[in-house]
Amino acid sequence: MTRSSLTTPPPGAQPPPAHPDAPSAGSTLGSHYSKCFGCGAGHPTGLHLKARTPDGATVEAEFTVGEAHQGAPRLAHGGVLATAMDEVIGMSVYLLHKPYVTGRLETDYLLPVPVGTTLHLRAWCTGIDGRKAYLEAEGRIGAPDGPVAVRAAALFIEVNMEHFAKHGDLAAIAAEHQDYEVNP
Ligand SMILES: CCCCCCCCCCCCCCCC(=O)SCCNC(=O)CCNC(=O)[C@H](O)C(C)(C)COP(=O)(O)OP(=O)(O)OC[C@H]1O[C@@H](n2cnc3c(N)ncnc32)[C@H](O)[C@@H]1OP(=O)(O)O
Repeated sequence: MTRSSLTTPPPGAQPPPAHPDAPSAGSTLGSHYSKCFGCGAGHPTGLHLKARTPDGATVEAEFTVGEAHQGAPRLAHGGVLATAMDEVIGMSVYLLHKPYVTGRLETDYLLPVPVGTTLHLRAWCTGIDGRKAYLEAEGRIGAPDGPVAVRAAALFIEVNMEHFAKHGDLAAIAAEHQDYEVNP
């Protein structure tokens, strides 16, 4: 992965130990919001990613490139692929059991991805430094050990729930997230 210093954990930053309330190994992870473009089942044209964690530390999901995702004819749009990477990384910070938002997302496109391809996505945390979470993801063609088509490195920033109240609609999240303390 070609990544900048901004998405490289500083010396000493380690992946965190599993949060006691985070989804355990083998769990599926629910959508964080039904209208989310990446994971919301209620989004009419979204990516509808469904994630799981095999080990409590990484997250996996599949994304099949469809007609609606084209850039060049019969090939996936790079921005759609970046969205899939952002989403699977966003699902992996779910394991930290704190709200985070994307601060920076870097993407390497290694292979073209034709319509009809299923990308096997995987994301993991490489280190935490204060409010900053350093994360990586990859998308492999056709199988979990298939050729890597897309790689991403990201910096996510921890926010509090006020972020969503001030700038968005916290009530809409809270209505779907009884497992998360809105006013801790
Ligand atoms: C389990 C329960 C779940 C509950 C459920 C909740 C809902 C969970 C929804 C999740 C959804 C996910 C979906 C997919 C992920 C999105 O797509 S999130 C949407 C896209 N992202 C955004 O909208 C974020 C927009 N940006 C912002 O709001 C603000 O810039 C931020 C990121 C909150 C940072 O602002 P701030 O809090 O004022 O912090 P600030 O002091 O500026 O920065 C803190 C540190 O980070 C660094 N930093 C900030 N931005 C950057 C950057 N772009 N590059 C490099 N460094 C940066 C700063 O330099 C600073 O570093 P230090 O000085 O501490 O060393």
